[in-house]
Amino acid sequence: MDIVSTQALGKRYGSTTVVDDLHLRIPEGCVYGFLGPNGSGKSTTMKMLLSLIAPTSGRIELFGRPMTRETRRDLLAGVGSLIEAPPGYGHLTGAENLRIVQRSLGLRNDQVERAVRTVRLQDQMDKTVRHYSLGMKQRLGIAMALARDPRLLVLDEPTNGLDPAGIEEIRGLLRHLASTGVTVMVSSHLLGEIDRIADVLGILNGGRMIFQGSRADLTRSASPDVLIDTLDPSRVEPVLRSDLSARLDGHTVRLSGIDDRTTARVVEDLAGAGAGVVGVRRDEQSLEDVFMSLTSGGRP
Ligand SMILES: Nc1ncnc2c1ncn2[C@@H]1O[C@H](COP(=O)(O)OP(=O)(O)OP(=O)(O)O)[C@@H](O)[C@H]1O
Repeated sequence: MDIVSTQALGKRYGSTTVVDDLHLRIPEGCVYGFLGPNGSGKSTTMKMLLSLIAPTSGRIELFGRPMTRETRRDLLAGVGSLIEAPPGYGHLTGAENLRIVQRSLGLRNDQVERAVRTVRLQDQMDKTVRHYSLGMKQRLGIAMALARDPRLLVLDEPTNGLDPAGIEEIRGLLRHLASTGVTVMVSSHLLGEIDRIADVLGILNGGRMIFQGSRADLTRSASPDVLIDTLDPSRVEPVLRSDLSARLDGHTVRLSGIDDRTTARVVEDLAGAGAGVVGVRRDEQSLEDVFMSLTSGGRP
């Protein structure tokens, strides 16, 4: 079952569309990595899922039930979130902050204690939050979101501003939560921060979903450059047609965005012109390259 699904979800501010025709699918029990550059609409989408702002169009289902004015309260009781990071009053201790959350949600002591242990803050509870490191503040925020034992956790950029050790700690925590059956939706503008822990990736650009699927699907969806190695580059120039995106780099011709059939034709033309084709290959592309090319306007 999908824990979250949206149909044609959209948000406009005046004449500006910031989220457009979004069909989000988050399967139960997965870590869903919600990616996109700054300003692509990730926070706006998450706030709509949490009913913090109203969609302009479209529908949202949580836990297989439509979100309406009547069902909203009930559905959101199953969701923990960390949106405006990091939360908490600086002049209070961690324990005092959690007590406020506990009282407002009517939680039991054991629920709060378990959340604190999960984020490994049990030894920092008497410290004033002002004196927490950023990573500790983020973990306190996650503990606040976890204390209600949510089925779904929505975290907006929880690794923002953390050092590599802090990022790794949050990653480990999210992996652990997923292994206990919590579905986690986590946003980031950096693919490298979450791609290895995410089972499903959703990539937003300019308010539109430009990719949704597994990491392997993402690699497959890219069409890397074709590289053709030649013996005689002086014979290459006359053969390359202007409608091809081609560049000569030493003895190697680099062609972007071409399919196998066109590759075969270019190789034949080069061979016919006496360029001495000695190698044809697709360039190795890292997932980061794919993400960058998808989100920098160079949609394949
Ligand atoms: N209340 C608002 N009124 C007008 N425009 C808004 C409002 N809130 C957000 N926007 C615009 O909507 C776009 C998407 O913003 P959003 O915060 O959802 O992006 P994001 O992907 O979460 O980026 P970031 O990582 O920088 O938070 C931005 O261009 C932003 O300026």
